[in-house]
Amino acid sequence: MRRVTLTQFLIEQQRAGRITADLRLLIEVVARAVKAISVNVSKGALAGVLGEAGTDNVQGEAQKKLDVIANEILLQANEWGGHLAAMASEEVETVHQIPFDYPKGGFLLLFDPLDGSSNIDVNVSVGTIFSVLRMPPGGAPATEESFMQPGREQAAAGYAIYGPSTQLVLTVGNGVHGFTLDREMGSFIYTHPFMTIPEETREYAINASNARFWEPPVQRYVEELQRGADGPRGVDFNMRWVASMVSDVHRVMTRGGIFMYPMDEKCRARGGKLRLMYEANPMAMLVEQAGGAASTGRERILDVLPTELHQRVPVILGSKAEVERVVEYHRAH
Ligand SMILES: O=P(O)(O)OC[C@H]1O[C@](O)(COP(=O)(O)O)[C@@H](O)[C@@H]1O
Ligand SMILES: [Mg+2]
Ligand SMILES: [Mg+2]
Repeated sequence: MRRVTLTQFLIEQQRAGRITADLRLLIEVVARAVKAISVNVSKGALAGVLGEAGTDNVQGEAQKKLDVIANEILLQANEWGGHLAAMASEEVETVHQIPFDYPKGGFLLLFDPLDGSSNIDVNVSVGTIFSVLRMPPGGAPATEESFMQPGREQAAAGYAIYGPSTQLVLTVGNGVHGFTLDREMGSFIYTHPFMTIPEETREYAINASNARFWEPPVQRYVEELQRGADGPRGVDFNMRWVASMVSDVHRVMTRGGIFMYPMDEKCRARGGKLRLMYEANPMAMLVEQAGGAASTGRERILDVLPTELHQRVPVILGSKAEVERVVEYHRAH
């Protein structure tokens, strides 16, 4: 069987006119950084990378050593490529400028370097999420304002999952494509063409310990799922919660389901739990490209106009019919 590498896949996308050479190189560099993060994650305690870094990030969250390592790998890998105007990261307070002596380019890269940090020390899958925007013309040098674009403007989005195998899942606006890292060869191999989210699902993912803080539409929806065959849905549902967004979304991407981190009384003051620009937006683009839907409960995630880099939003995404039902419950409330 002919093995197609990520490089070949991207060259074909470029030939088909879907991406520019610059965007191809940008994605290649992100993929190279992901390989380096994968090596660090997989060494675990052998490399002394587990545990706390002893610092807090801009959002007041304790940083794990791997949060810091993954962030450094992504920043350093992408600084010198010449395709970026600036970067933004969960772990960096403001815009990360490209050093003055490096060439600049027309894209903005945003990332959650290590998603699901609470799972690192217990050896459960974590991931990296990234989003690519275009630098507004004439706006150089990049400021926070340059990043304030709705998610529908993303040129590309993807995530890497560091699980039993490392996978890269990518969209450039022409479906969702998955690649598996061949560790011996050091290449990503095209293993999952045109990933699609099944419309029907019997699986949901939500942190149920927040149930008493949820808004009534979410309480209603989850209660109906829990009543299963005896309730209005007439079928039993199953629940899964890894607590790594990447892993939970990857499951939805692979076999369907609905993932929710909705608005609740605990996170209301912050606007939600998950970050719009480097968690919700890239995942929403991927989910829509895979035939699913992604909403805050009140509006399409990709239409939210950001006002700050580390803005948070409620997230409800996955199988279309289920997301539409939750949105309908919000509307009806
Ligand atoms: O601890 P909780 O409430 O279950 O939250 C889990 C959620 O928080 C996150 O871990 C936040 O991401 P980070 O680890 O990048 O901060 C998501 O991946 C996950 O869906
Ligand atoms: Mg995260
Ligand atoms: Mg993170």
